[in-house]
Amino acid sequence: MAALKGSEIAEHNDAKSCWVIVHGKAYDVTEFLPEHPGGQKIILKYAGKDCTEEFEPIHPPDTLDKFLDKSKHLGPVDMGTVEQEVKEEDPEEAERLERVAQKPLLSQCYNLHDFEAVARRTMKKTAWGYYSSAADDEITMRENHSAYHRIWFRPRVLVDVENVDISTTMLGSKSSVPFYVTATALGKLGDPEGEVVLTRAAHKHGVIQMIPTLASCSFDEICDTRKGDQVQWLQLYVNKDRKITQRIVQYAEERGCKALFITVDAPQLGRREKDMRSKFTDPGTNVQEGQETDNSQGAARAISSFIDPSLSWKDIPWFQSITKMPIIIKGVQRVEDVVKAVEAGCQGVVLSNHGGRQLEFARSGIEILAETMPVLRELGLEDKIEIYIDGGVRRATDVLKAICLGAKGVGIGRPFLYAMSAYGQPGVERAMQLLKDEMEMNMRLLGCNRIEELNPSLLDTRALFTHTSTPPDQLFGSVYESLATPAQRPK
Ligand SMILES: Cc1cc2c(cc1C)[n+](S(=O)(=O)[O-])c1c(=O)[nH]c(=O)nc-1n2C[C@H](O)[C@H](O)[C@H](O)COP(=O)(O)O
Repeated sequence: MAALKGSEIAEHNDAKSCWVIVHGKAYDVTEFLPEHPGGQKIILKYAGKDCTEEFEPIHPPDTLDKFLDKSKHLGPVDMGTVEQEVKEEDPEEAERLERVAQKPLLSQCYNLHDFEAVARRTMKKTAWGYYSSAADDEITMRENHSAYHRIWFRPRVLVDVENVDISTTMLGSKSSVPFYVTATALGKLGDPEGEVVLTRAAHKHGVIQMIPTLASCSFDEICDTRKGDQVQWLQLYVNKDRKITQRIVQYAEERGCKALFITVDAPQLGRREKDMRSKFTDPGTNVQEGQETDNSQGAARAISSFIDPSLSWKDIPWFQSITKMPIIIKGVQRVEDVVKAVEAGCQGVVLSNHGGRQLEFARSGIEILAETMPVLRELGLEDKIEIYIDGGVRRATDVLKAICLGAKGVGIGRPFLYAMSAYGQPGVERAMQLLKDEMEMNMRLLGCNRIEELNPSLLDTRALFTHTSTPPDQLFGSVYESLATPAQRPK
């Protein structure tokens, strides 16, 4: 088949006939337009053109093979005949590239916050917007971190701590550390290779990786990158079409995933305004003239319309009927639901508010953990289920506090994304090493040799439940002008 010319593609440039180019091949997406989860506008912006750059971070490479009928695959394009978009000089992008060139050496990053600082200055606006954003005023996202600062240690002394072992097991799998790489979508927004960067770093450090449903890489790419007995779990957003969900779950088990984490705190993805603000707004639209602007679709909203809001406890037996993998409910936020998970026969829960990206003013994972464990002990259920938490973990002391309170392990999201976005695989590896070094030192200073010794007596949690130090309401504070300020006083 002779390659198509750019001019032929360019003729199909509207909703009546819409062809696009992805990775040097042409596709007729006319009939697909109304089904696109991200809306029609974003595709029509590239009608008749090459959309690879926009397509790449949001869609796994096998998306078109999987979801676009073969009859719409038009074949190769002679890219020499495709008129390249003349990119006007984008001063913002030029400045960003300047900051990338001047970023600190990786060896100058001493903690996870350092990676965030570099990522914030060097990432593309849309990528930073998507990774860093959280719901509404982002109070819960900040509470996730500040809640740890309401817990103090009660270390033991005169304990022989020459030998310290920070390894553990999670869901029956060995792990070199009691933390794991949690599921975070769209890895290629941060690094052109995407989630496989996390896979390789996780292998190097013996850290378990949770593979996100909404990965930029295909599921097979991530599994194929796994080495030796490296452990991977699957994070699942349940599709309204249960046949698709069944296929995903059973294939994941076939590919060697060791556990299924069903995400339940996102029946609808939260309102993440940084993500929405940084998204594509079609320059041609003008809200003033009443034209609707399509930036209601942050990346999150655009990729999540398939998620089934009707999911409920009554679906758990069905999952148990289609897989042998342990089932963990991710996004549990009250002890009553932990007890329900035990009664439903689940092997674990993740106490999580999705990194503050969902319900604003949901409590932090660590506070829910402190509420949960005493109740499980009272009911004699503490050995019936493994408890994980995530959100706001930025230091090994956060991990140790969670383990002392009874968590089996701790999920870490943004820090590894920022390390990857700023420095690629070496960045993620350094982030993991820094955490390991902090873990070992703090275990020694706590007077403990092994993870199993960590227990609630090593903590003072009296302040944990008192929210006197709610994170500052920065947005409100930055715009609110009280009547006390002269400008506001009635004349
Ligand atoms: C930062 C981040 C988190 C996401 C995430 C994407 C990003 C960029 N995405 S999201 O697009 O739908 O929101 C997922 C996801 O795919 N599935 C999921 O279960 N949790 C998702 N989470 C939540 C994540 O699994 C952890 O709960 C959260 O990241 C923990 O907080 P920290 O980032 O502070 O570690």
